[in-house]
Amino acid sequence: MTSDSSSAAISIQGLCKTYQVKGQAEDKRALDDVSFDVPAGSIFGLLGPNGAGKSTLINILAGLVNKTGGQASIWGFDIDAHPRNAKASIGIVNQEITFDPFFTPIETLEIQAGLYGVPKRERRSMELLRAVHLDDKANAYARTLSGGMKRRLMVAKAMVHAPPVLVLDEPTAGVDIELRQQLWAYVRELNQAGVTVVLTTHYLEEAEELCDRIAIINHGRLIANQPTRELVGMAQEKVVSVTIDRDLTQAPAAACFEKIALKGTRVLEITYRKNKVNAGEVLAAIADNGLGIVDVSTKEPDLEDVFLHLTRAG
Ligand SMILES: Nc1ncnc2c1ncn2[C@@H]1O[C@H](COP(=O)(O)OP(=O)(O)OP(=O)(O)O)[C@@H](O)[C@H]1O
Repeated sequence: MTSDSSSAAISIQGLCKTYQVKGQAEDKRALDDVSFDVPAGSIFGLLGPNGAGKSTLINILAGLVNKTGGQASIWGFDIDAHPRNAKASIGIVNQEITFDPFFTPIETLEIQAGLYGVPKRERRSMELLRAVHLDDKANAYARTLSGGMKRRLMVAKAMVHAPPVLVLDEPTAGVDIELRQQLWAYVRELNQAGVTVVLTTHYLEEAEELCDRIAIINHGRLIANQPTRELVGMAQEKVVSVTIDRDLTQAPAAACFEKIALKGTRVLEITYRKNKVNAGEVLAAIADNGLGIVDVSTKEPDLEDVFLHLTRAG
């Protein structure tokens, strides 16, 4: 890392991207003033629904898409001022599988290392193939590899220049569970060896299990950026729906409610933290307001609910 940089492996400030769409009067705003840092040494999750702007962000870092505003630096190198150093500091595994099917895995890695100017004596092609359990396929045509093997080869390909930062864009989409576990074990190994990992995934349990920190993007805007345990902590929030015996125009208040909303005139939707109060105390607080309880239903959220809640609100 350069001496003037902080401990951020990636630093993004006010990043914007608008695409001009042919035949449409309005530009498409894919990223809208996005700022966050990826701490060096972390496994960082970038989540968001389809079309949220994740690929756009990653493609800007990769130098494949030009941003329309803001700044980004990788390992302390500004992508505009030091594009070559920035590029050398990052390895990216894209969603699409991209390599020549007529080359063997070992040739694929050697060619990639050549493209990055890695001297022959510093190349680690066989070591990389061993790491992704493809050493026995070193000399097979890439087209004969299974889908999972191709993905693993993509990871090895992204690592040929030993970048300090590795970005995995939906690497396990369509990959079976066993293989996913293998891939994650390798990601953990790389991380333990000091590589900062950024991954986008639709599998929330996966993000929860692997990532130290999670950022959520929705409609091009950053709507969460927290340590994973804090985000999961939000799932400590439980929601209870209480139907009461009379019409209200305003929801009552009580200290034990995190949030309360009046749905229609007779249903109160109360959010409370299950580590602070229990449902009995919540119901007692309603009764204390002089209200009779007709019906009660509860719902236990998980990270998926937190995600849906945040992305729907956005
Ligand atoms: N080249 C382009 N021209 C016009 N609009 C684009 C272009 N690329 C992406 N977009 C739009 O920008 C928005 C963000 O797209 P992006 O691919 O970054 O989302 P994403 O979060 O990566 O989604 P996914 O998970 O489906 O890959 C979408 O509305 C998309 O339609």
